[in-house]
Amino acid sequence: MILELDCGNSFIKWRVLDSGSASASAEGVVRSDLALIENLSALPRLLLTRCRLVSVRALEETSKLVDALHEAFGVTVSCAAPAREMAGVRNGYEDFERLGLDRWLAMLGGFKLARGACLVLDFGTAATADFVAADGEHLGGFICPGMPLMRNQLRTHTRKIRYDDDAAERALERLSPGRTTVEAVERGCTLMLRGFVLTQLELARSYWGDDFTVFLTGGDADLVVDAVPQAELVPDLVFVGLAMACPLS
Ligand SMILES: Nc1ncnc2c1ncn2[C@@H]1O[C@H](COP(=O)(O)OP(=O)(O)OP(=O)(O)O)[C@@H](O)[C@H]1O
Ligand SMILES: CC(C)(CO)[C@@H](O)C(=O)NCCC(=O)O
Ligand SMILES: [K+]
Repeated sequence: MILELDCGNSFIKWRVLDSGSASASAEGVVRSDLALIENLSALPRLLLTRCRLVSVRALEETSKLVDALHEAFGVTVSCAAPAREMAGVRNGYEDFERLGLDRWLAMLGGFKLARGACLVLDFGTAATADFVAADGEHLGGFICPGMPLMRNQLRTHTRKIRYDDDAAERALERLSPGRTTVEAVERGCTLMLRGFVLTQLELARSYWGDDFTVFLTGGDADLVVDAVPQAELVPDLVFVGLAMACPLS
């Protein structure tokens, strides 16, 4: 069994693949290393042979997790590393090592699935857009605050914006102008994300006409999916790229 991990800034997404199979036999989202080890330990008949991981966290933090996994399950962990070029995609950053590895892997996955130009949009702690041309050239991208950051900035920097998660979820059943604080904030931030998406689509069209594929991924992709009917929602896009960057021979 193979353990795959996507360590973002707020959450660790994990899944276990049976060796030789591409589908997950178990998966989850956790906030901490400890919760990850606990959730995995609770799985019946877990026999990990290998582990591959992508992290946008600090090196020391990632090493700690790698050590903890080795300690708990005796498993060797291979970590996705930056590259100038891979699977036909050329990293467009001036300093290729500075490009977030989650973005890089999502692009690798997107380019493979699209077999052509693609726009990759990821909605996590940050919202990101990346442009990959038909010849594999990464043109660069954009980074904005994602839903959790927008919402929390408002909560932190105002005195009268306070509400709980249940109210937030209910507020998003519609997107008409809010008549309560929670509706006004949740719908406003959702519209910011949608505006971001529409701007990226315009830019992609100016480069490639209609000849490109749009991918949506990340925990908050659901918030914008209605705004882009032509997009493909691929929640595991980073994992698609992870398998390409860390093949387990
Ligand atoms: N099961 C879940 N557990 C936690 N968050 C979830 C879940 N499903 C959707 N989400 C949403 O996903 C968002 C987090 O996105 P995601 O997990 O893609 O990225 P992240 O780890 O926070 O950040 P990064 O962009 O660094 O990867 C949260 O805003 C949350 O609303
Ligand atoms: C932008 C995030 C936070 C998105 O998860 C991540 O890809 C990251 O930390 N990137 C490093 C900075 C950059 O990509 O330019
Ligand atoms: K992410």
